[in-house]
Amino acid sequence: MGEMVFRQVDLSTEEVDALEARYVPLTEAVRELVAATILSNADDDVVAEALAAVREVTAKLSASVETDHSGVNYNGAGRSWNWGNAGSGERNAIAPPIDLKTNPDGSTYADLVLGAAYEGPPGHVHGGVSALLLDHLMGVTASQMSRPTFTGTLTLRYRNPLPLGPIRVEGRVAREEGRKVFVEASITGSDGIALEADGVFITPTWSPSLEATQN
Ligand SMILES: CCCCCCCCCCCC(=O)SCCNC(=O)CCNC(=O)[C@H](O)C(C)(C)COP(=O)(O)OP(=O)(O)OC[C@H]1O[C@@H](n2cnc3c(N)ncnc32)[C@H](O)[C@@H]1OP(=O)(O)O
Repeated sequence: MGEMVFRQVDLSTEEVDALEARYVPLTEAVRELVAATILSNADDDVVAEALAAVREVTAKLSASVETDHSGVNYNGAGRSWNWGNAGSGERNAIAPPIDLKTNPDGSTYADLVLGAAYEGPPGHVHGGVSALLLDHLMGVTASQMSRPTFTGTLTLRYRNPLPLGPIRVEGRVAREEGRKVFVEASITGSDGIALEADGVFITPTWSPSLEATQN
């Protein structure tokens, strides 16, 4: 198996929150840039100007890049952050803008709006994006944020097309058997229920390796 390291980083929760606050507005602006890139009808000169400006700002940001992935990090207070996560990374403009909430009974939900960057069928959400959202929300639901759970099997039923726009994703643990956690979930859009899913999430026998770093 490839190396899988959860990294303990020597940053206070306040420092982590401050870093997040610094980059989240940038992430949101990049999401708007992605949508504008898809939808723009600008002239050649405007597009050329945008290309030069984006390249310039990317070079400035890249000057301080030290690794090729952000990883899963945590601090001594148990605050964890996974800024590059493809399903939810706070600093990942490609990730859907999901803000997952947990109910007192452990069930979860997220309300979000999917725009032009998530299109598959005309005006509707790409099936792989729905699968990404469900995999992520169901994985977090299984883990209860207290144990690692990996997707073993994910079964999706695409019952109706899901229009772009506001959607709700919901999940709950149906039952557990040993290391297996069975999760059920759904996605509802403006036309009603679009997807139903069930999945088996498994706590591995090995513990993720925890690595302490100076930072
Ligand atoms: C801390 C903060 C956290 C924070 C956590 C945040 C969570 C975010 C989650 C994101 C979700 C992801 O994308 S995770 C990434 C995508 N998934 C992966 O990469 C997983 C790759 N697969 C694996 O690593 C492995 O196959 C595992 C861990 C899934 C299973 O391996 P294993 O543990 O060796 O399994 P094994 O002993 O053979 O079987 C144990 C039991 O599970 C069953 N089983 C085994 N594999 C499967 C399977 N694929 N689907 C169904 N059932 C299975 C067996 O029949 C058996 O049942 P019985 O005989 O006992 O009845």
